[in-house]
Formats: sequence, C-alpha cells, structure tokens
Amino acid sequence: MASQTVTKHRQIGLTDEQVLEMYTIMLKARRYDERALLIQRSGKTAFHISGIGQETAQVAAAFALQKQHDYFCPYYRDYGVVLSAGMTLHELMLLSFVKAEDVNAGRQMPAHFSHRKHHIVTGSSPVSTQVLHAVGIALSAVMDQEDRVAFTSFGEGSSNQGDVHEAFNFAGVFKLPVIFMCENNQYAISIPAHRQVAGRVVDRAAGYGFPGVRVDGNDPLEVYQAVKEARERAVRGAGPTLIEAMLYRISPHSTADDDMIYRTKEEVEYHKEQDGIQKFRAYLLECGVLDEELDRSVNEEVMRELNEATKYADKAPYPSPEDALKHVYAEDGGGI
Ligand SMILES: Cc1ncc(C[n+]2csc(CCOP(=O)(O)OP(=O)(O)O)c2C)c(N)n1
Repeated sequence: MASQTVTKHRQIGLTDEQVLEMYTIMLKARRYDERALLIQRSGKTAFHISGIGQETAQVAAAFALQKQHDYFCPYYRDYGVVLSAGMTLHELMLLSFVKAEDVNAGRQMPAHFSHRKHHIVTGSSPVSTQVLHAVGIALSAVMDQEDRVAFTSFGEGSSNQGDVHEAFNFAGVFKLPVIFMCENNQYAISIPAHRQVAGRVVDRAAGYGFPGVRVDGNDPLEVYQAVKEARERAVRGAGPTLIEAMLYRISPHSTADDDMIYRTKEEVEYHKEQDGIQKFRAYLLECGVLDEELDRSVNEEVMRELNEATKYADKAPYPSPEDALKHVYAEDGGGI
C-alpha cells in the first residue's frame, strides 16, 4: 500500500493525470528556456530572460486556477504559468523570434507574454505594473458578479515598488478576488534579497489586512494547495491572499548579465541540487505515476515539440515594416 507521503497529490485533490501533466509542462518550460538561451547566444534572437529554477511553483500555481476563466497577469520569468494557462511552445518560440505570426504580431519583447484566448494579460517592461492590472481585473469580476479571480506574480525586488503596495491596499480594502504570488528567487539582478527587504515579503500582507502564506517554491504540491485555498477564499468574497514562494534564480538575470560578478559558482551549484523538477520526478516515480519508460517518452515528446517549434519560428517571416501601424488604431479591425 502506498504511504501517506506518496499519495499527497490525491489527498489535495490532484489526479495522477494532472500531476503527470504538471511534470510535462515543467519539462517544457525548462527545455524551452535552455533552447531560447542557445538561440540567443547564436545571434538569432535579441534577448532571453530565464525562469530556470522557478518552474515548479509557476506550474503548480497555474494548475490551481481555472484555465480560460481566471485571469493571468504573469511576470517575465513565468514560462511555467503561461504554458499551463494554455500557451504552446510554438507560440513561445514565435515570441522569442519576434515573428509576424506571434500573437502580438512580433511587437513585443521576448517574455512579454500575452494571449487573449487564455486570459493572459500583456505585460509591460516596468516591473510590477501587472500587479495593479490584476487588481483592476479582480474589481471588474466583482462588478460583473462573476466568480473569476485574477492571479499575478512578481519578484521580491519588485515587491518594493509603490505599485505593489497600492495594489495590496486597494485589494485589501475592497476584499478583491486576487492572488498575489511573489516568486522570491533571492536576487533582483545583482542585489540579494536581504539588501532589498528588511523583513519578510509575506509579512507585508498583514499590514494590508489579508493573509500571507510562505511556501517552498520547489514543492509543487505545497504551492498548489496554497493557491487553491487562496482561490477558494477569493471566490467566496473573503479577499486577496499573498503567497511568497521561496525559490532560487539558477540562471543569470538575463542574457545581458554576468552573475559571477555578484555570486559564486558554488552557491549556484548548491541550489541546482534543490531543483524542484527533479524532486517532483522522484516523487512521481515513488508513487508509481511515472516509470523510467514513461519518463523517457514524455521527455522525447517534449523535445519533438520543441524542435518543431524552433524550426518553424526560425523560418517564419518577420513582420513587414509597412505593417508597423497595423493594430494601433481600431479602424484596422480592432486589436490582435
Ligand atoms: C520600474 C522598473 N525599475 C527597474 C527595472 C529594471 N529591472 C528589470 S528586472 C529588475 C529586477 C527585478 O527583480 P525581482 O523583482 O526580484 O525579480 P527577478 O528579476 O529577480 O525575478 C529590474 C531592477 C524595470 N524593468 N522597471
């Protein structure tokens, strides 16, 4: 008989199929990320910003939400969130290569996700703007008397922006159905967390009158449970929740960063050992949801999809200069 530990996902309401899908999406996010980095280094794309080390929390959070119903206001490392919400590797690659067929018609920077069908709200480069957008969306859900929630994520550095505090305050006062998830990956570019925040990010929630929960971001089941409870609170009108997922940013800040200037190789290696995807894989093997053969075929399928997406996006045409003003004015046919 399976032990209590190995059936944890069933105890919190996840089926074997769901956890296998979560694992598959974590792999997609990781492999996409590694590939996007290589493509940038080969000179084919301008920029990449990595979410390596954050996928477990991202996928788990999105799985606790309702696809094409709830709204997602992710931040630039959230490959796991947007893939779980319904974006494909094909779409992510078109965004990386900024090709005409991209959902934004090649007008956005890589990692500035957007997808109307999947309720992924376009982000902007100034950090934390998405947090206010989520609060506005949550307010509209209350006004429309709909049971949808808005989910938003941001880094611990960004949690010091005024936008975040305004968002927390408004959401707390009006008890809005919004879930704030801080992905605390220990650095804001070169600045370590202890030089950014004197206390704990999670404790800030109390000052705004709603609960804060700190979770191990490398444990997807813990993250899933916290977000699920936050969603239940939100839809019953009890207001927002702040979740602080403790993680580590394995990659440099972006392809424009040299992280060895401000941290050591040993520190990064230590955190690689804590990889949430590997831990989840071990859990799935232990409880029999996965075996070596299935794992191999899942990995092969992810690589096949990724290779196809890469090849396609590489060859796809760029937007033409004549189309630069397309989608700017409503007369054009109204939005993308
Ligand atoms: C308002 C604003 N200030 C500064 C920047 C430059 N910038 C981009 S990412 C970043 C670090 C953000 O760190 P954190 O919120 O911890 O997220 P992480 O990148 O570590 O995931 C900064 C300072 C920006 N984009 N917007």
